[in-house]
Formats: sequence, structure tokens, C-alpha cells
Amino acid sequence: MAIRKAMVAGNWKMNGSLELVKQMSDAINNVKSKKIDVVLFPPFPLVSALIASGVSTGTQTISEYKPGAFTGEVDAQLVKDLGAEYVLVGHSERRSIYNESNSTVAEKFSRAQQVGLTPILCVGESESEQENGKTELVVAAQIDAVIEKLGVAALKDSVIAYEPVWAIGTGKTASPEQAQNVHKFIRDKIAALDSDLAQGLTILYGGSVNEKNSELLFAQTDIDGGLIGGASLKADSFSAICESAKGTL
Ligand SMILES: O=C[C@H](O)COP(=O)(O)O
Repeated sequence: MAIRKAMVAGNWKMNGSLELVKQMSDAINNVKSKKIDVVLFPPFPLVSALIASGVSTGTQTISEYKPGAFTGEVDAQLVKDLGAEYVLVGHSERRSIYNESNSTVAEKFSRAQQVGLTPILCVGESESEQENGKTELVVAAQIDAVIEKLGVAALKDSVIAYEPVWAIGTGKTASPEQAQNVHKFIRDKIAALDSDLAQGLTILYGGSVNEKNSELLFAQTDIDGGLIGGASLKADSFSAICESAKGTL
């Protein structure tokens, strides 16, 4: 029997519209099943509309701070009060474009849990780090920043998303074996500290997932679903990816 439920998450990044909320909520309400959790991460202004349409929703980031004079930032408690359930922390675009360090990401992870949001901790290596054999080193440091701040138990109410930066938006998906190896590394690393927690931890793969490659990726032992970018903007593709997750866990 499966010990982890599959999850398919769609990150719209800085895309989307009220029309897309309508299309995607219709599509998701059709594929909904007890076998998978389907969650969308729209831009902030679309969060309420998506929640009202019955779709499980998260935000793409939150502030690490409590409410105050932080122009342009969004408080986690407000996100929670609106009815969102999840938040992405440490997406590679936040790390590279907005200079979010491992320690800032750990602060955001902590703030999310303080208000009852489930953080999805995004980790992954760049192309040059991968070429230089540093994948495990980089991913371990990204996870350790959270463990050092909050203890391993904090990972219990979270999800990890492994997204090799070289595979994001490039069409260059990691092979199922490549992705499985890193997912296994992550699970084994956490299992060394808490075996039960590691076995129950949902670990998603992200990076050019589409309806053609999702089934093989999701069939890997330690891949529990996907964090989908581009293909989460197309109702047909995203529905097909959700369907492919149903049979794999
Ligand atoms: O958050 C999603 C990832 O960045 C993957 O994006 P992608 O599916 O467009 O490669």
C-alpha cells in the first residue's frame, strides 16, 4: 500500500488571468481524486478567485517578516486567512533573481509553519554545479539550513521539491533515473535523522515536466509527484499530468 499520497502542484509564476482561473478550476475539478493532492500557485491577485473556485491553493512566496513597514511584501498570516494552504519557499527564481539565501529561505519556511501554511521547500543545483558533481552538496546545504534553524521535525509538515535549475523551463528534463537518484539521496539523508519522517515525506520533482514524461518520472520509488511550471498553464496538459500521477503511488 502506498505510504505517501501523490501531489501535483502547478506554479504559474508571473502568468495567469481570471480566464485561466476559470479554465484550470474546471479542469482540476474534473480530475480531482482521493489519490492525489492537486494544488495551484497563482500570482497573489488571483489567490482568492482560485480558492473560491474550489481549487487547493498556495502562494509562490511570502515575507519572512511579521506585518510591518515592508512595502510590496505579503504577510503569511494574510495568505492563510484568505484560505491558502501552501507556500513555495526557495524556488530557484527567488534564489537567483531576488538573492534569497539559504538562511532567508529557512526564515520563510519557519514563518509559513508559524501561521499554519505548509511550506514546499524547493531545492536544486545549477548546471555548472551539476557538471562539477556538486548536486548532493548543494541540495544538502539547502535542506540543512532548515534543519539547523528548526530541527528535523519541522520537515514533517512540509513538502520538498527537487528542481534542477538546468531543467527549469529548458525542455531538458532530468531522466527518471537521474531524478530518482537525487530524491533517494534526499530521503536517505533525512532518514539518517528520522526514518519514519523520511518515509512519509512527499518529495516532488520539477523541471520541464509534461504529459509525455510525467508517468515515468512519477513511477520512480522516491518521486511522489511533480511541481509543474509551463505545463500548468494549459488545462489539457495539466489534467493529463494529474491523471498520470493517479496510478503511480
Ligand atoms: O516551479 C516550477 C518549476 O520551476 C518548473 O518549471 P517548468 O515546468 O516550466 O520547467
